[in-house]
Amino acid sequence: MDRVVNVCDRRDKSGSCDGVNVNIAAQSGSHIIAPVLTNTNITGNVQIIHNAPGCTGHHPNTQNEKTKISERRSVLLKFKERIRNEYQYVTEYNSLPGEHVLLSDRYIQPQIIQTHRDQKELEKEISSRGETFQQVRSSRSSQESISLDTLFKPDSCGINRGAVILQGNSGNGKSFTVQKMMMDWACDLYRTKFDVVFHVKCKEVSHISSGMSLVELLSYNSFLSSDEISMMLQGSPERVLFLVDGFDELKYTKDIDHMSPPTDLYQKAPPEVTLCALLRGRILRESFLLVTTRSTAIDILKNVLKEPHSFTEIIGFSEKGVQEYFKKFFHNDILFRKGYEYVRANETLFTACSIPVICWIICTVIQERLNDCADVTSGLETTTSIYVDFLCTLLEHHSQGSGQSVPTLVKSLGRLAEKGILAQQVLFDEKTVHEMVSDPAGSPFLCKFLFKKRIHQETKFSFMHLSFQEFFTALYYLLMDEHESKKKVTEIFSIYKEQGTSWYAAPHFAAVVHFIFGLVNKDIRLTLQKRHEAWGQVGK
Ligand SMILES: Nc1ncnc2c1ncn2[C@@H]1O[C@H](COP(=O)(O)OP(=O)(O)OP(=O)(O)O)[C@@H](O)[C@H]1O
Repeated sequence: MDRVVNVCDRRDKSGSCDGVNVNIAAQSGSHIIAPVLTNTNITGNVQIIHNAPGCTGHHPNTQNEKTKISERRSVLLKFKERIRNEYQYVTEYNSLPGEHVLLSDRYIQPQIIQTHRDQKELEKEISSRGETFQQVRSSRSSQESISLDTLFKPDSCGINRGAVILQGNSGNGKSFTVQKMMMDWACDLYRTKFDVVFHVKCKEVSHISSGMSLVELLSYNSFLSSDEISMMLQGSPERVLFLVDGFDELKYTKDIDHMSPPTDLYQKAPPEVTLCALLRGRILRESFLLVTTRSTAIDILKNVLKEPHSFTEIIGFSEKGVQEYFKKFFHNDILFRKGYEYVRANETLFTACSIPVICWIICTVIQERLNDCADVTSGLETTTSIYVDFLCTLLEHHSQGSGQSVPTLVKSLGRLAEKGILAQQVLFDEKTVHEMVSDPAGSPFLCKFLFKKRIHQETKFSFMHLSFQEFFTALYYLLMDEHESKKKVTEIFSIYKEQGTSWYAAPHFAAVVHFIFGLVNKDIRLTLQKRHEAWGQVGK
């Protein structure tokens, strides 16, 4: 309830007021301190309204207001400085304790597009390599690729979208993009649009077990107290941006829809419910949201996120982006040329380089080899070893642990991959995928697509690229016992013989055979065995 205090300057004997009569009103939860009025010439009724949010009669020049503004400003400055200190560095997967790299020494602008692909376009992109792949990519992104500072510009109809989805496959750079945006804001790059930007990691939210208000959630693992967060949110909500990273990692269940959501900044609820209240616009409706997700959670997110929202997709690096990445990474023109030319000449690796995490793996491996004065170009085995490194990196750093063992997961993905190779198919229907893979949404290797089919939507899955489908098929054969494995490979040779083609004339199968040869390499087998004890059986 609001409180009103009457301050009378002069009272008559009966105790009633005449002369100056001051009303001070404050909203519930705030304090009223009566001002000392001395030597005033005020006549009639003077009403002083406490400057609480939502109150009318707001007078920006009161001392109280000025103090608040300056407190808020200093909290903001402190926050920005802390963000700059922390976000300027990246810890890499192989960083030793205390080792960091500057974000500016790694970050390359990825391609971000605003349209959904149709089925034909997608099939073409997934199955092409080398020059053809680059052509397909550049024809898509040339007119559309957008930069980070334009994500919230009004669309062509002038509609301001309060929320933006940033979809992307695992390792394509969603978290990196969020880190860059936080850093840009802390360096005052979004000054004209946003006063405050908050970073919410869904993975962290999923690990909180107690109920939390939005203010508490934002202060969790940040450098600010709930009071400081609250102070920053007292300004204009339309100048606040939330970067919500990894929606796919949020423990979202249907029950959340049936729980009553918090309606203000301070009401506690299970953390997922509080976050969804923000996403749905139940709290701070006017604020802006950027939500990143893998494609596997897109159908849930589109129903949770407030409208109107827009869709964008991060599709990794362009050809030029890959080149820039190599240049930045090596810092040395000779090393850059050696590394880049090697990758450029390998169609499979060059195609895979559009995935930023693959660029990092390749450059790290090449640098190690160059440092050891080893041959960078030991062909086949290097291509397979990069794919093995990619597999291990995603399993170790980008996997939510769906509860199944690594061999079980790899086998199920391998069976699916093989089915597609035999049928020359890169898109899989939902039913097949659910029959073969126990938790497709939890696997970082699968992508999900929604297509319009007449009056319905159709869901399909794929591997990130055909080359990963081929790689998983090869792994599948090597995970079988020797007898089974030989039988499988002989069967496939005979299928191709029946069709009057030799295996090397069938490109999908040829790539599978290349990966098999690569995987039986002793060093690669040892790598797999070392990194995952459970993988001891690979390539026996
Ligand atoms: N824009 C970029 N510039 C340079 N390197 C990048 C960029 N984006 C990603 N990377 C590299 O790829 C790695 C993986 O990126 P990131 O963690 O952002 O992927 P993600 O899309 O968030 O994956 P996931 O969905 O599995 O969480 C980074 O650690 C970094 O090495």
